[in-house]
This record gives sequence, C-alpha cells and structure tokens, in this order.
Amino acid sequence: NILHEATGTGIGTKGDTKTINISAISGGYSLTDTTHTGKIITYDAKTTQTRGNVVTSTSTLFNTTTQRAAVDAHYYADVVYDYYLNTHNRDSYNGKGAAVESVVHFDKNYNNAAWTGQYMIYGDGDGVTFSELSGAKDVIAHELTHAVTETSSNLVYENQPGALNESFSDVFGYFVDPDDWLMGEDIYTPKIAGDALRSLSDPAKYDQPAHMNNYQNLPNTKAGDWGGVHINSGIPNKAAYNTIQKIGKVKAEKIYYRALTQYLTTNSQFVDAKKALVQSATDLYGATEAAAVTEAWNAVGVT
Ligand SMILES: CCCCC[C@H](S)C(=O)N[C@@H](Cc1ccccc1)C(=O)N[C@@H](C)C(=O)O
Ligand SMILES: [Ca+2]
Ligand SMILES: [Zn+2]
Repeated sequence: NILHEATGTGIGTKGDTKTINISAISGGYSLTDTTHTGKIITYDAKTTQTRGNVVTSTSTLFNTTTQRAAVDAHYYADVVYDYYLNTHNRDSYNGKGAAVESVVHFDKNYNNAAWTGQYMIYGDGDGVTFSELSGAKDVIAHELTHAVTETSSNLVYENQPGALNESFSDVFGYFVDPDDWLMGEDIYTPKIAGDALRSLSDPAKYDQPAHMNNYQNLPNTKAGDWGGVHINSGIPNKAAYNTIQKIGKVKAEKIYYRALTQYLTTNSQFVDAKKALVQSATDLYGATEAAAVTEAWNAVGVT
C-alpha cells in the first residue's frame, strides 16, 4: 500500500532531529525506507514480544516521544545497510537485498537487543542499566552483523565460535562507529557518564579477558552465556584492536569481511579465525599485513 517514497523528519532518543526515508501510504506515512533493494521497515511492539505494527504518522513528522526509539532504529539501519553496500558491496545482510526489519519497544524494560533470525529487536532498557537500545549506532551495527554472520559463516552461538560471532558483531560495530573503541557507550547506564558495556582496546576495563590465559570456561547454558560468548569475545576483540592499530581501519575491515564471509564456518575456533584473517590479509594485501594479523593474535595468546 506504498504510494511513493518520501523524506521525513524524526526526533531520536537523544532529542536530536534526523532526516529519515519514509513512504507515503493512504492516510499518512510509514517507516518504510524503499531507497534500497531491501526495504528497511520499522515496527513498534508496544512492549509485547511480537513484531507489532509498522510505525506510521499522519504527517512526514515522526516526533512523538514513543516514536523516538523507532526513528533511531530506522535511521541507523539505513546507515548500516549503506555501510555494507558501499564498503563491502553486500546488498543487505544476505547479499541479496533482503528486507531489514526492526522492532522497538520490544518487551518490558528489556535490557538487550538481538537478531531473532527474522528481524532485529530492541528493548527500552530499564533506565538504569540501559536506555532504549536503538539509540546507539554500534548496537544496530552489532545486531545487523549477526544477520550477516548467519547468512555466511553461520558461526554457532556457543563457546569459541560463539565468542567469535559476538566479536565480529562488535568489530563491525567499531567499523561503523569508529569514533571510539567502546561498545554501547551511548545507551549504557544513562545515569553514569563515560562508561560502556565493552571496550575493544581494553576488554579488562569491563571484566572481559584480553588473553587466552584468562579464557573463561563457562557452561554452555543460558546462565553460562552459552560458554561465555559475551565474555570471551574480549580476546578476539583485543586482537582486532591490535590489528587495526597496526594496519589501519580501511585494510582491516576488508580483511575482516573476507574472513567472515569466505573462510569462517559454523564451528571455527579462535585459531581458525586467526588463520582465516591471515589468509584474507595475504589474499588482499600481502606479507606485511599478514604478519601484522599474526602478531595481533599472538599477543592475545592465540598461537
Ligand atoms: C536474546 C539472546 C541474547 C542475544 C544477545 C545479543 S546478540 C547481544 O549480544 N546484544 C548486545 C547488545 C549490545 C550491543 C552493542 C553494545 C551494547 C549492547 C549485547 O552485548 N548484549 C549483552 C547485554 C548480553 O546479552 O550480555
Ligand atoms: Ca561505540
Ligand atoms: Zn550479539
């Protein structure tokens, strides 16, 4: 029921004004961005655990308080879509122009965001641990990268492959949001300034290991974070930091994309990721870059 493409104005979760791609429908406008092969569509679950309904407005303004989380999810999904298309020539998360769907106000006080396999979900947070999680570009990049991973290497979400799955989502979160080495700084503990959920440059700052000597063998259960996928990701995250410091973001992001989509498989371990990244560096650049990757992983104890 799309009549035509339109440009809208939205207010984001930080009270900022953003220009968004919307569609004219009978009776008004919807958060449906048709500027790419894959439509970018944003829904409001209204604190249920369903996909809810597409967010609409009677005008091109999306400026109500309840629409703020949707405006950010919609805007940042477009940013990340553009990143994968322009930097890696990947059309949407599956390379085939799949629709990108986001759901905001998912559940009540939900302190998380995720890729469900069908769409991204964003909680509102409880206002203490998190504010609305779609308010941060690195979160959207993290979640959409899970969809890229799922449609390529499909790293299983447990133990070392799971920690790699988490790490690649953080690392592409950095590539999309390279102003800092932090993850979630814009939405973590809204009452406390200057902190973050994770740091790629100093994982230990937020209680993650940064070396294999501190790998945490946790149970492969929900309570064990599926073998500590959000904890042990500190080790590959640190290796990525080391790599980017040595060879720069432009080369590193091509190497990481190639490894994720051409070499890694469902059960790849840390040592396999190192090999995949070294091979990708050799394929794309040469011995200097390959050596830098080798050193980056040796430094975190993956030898
Ligand atoms: C539903 C099952 C759990 C899914 C976990 C999702 S993929 C996830 O990793 N979410 C991120 C959200 C995020 C991303 C970047 C920056 C800040 C927060 C995450 O790290 N979640 C933490 C809170 C966790 O699940 O432990
Ligand atoms: Ca960040
Ligand atoms: Zn994740």
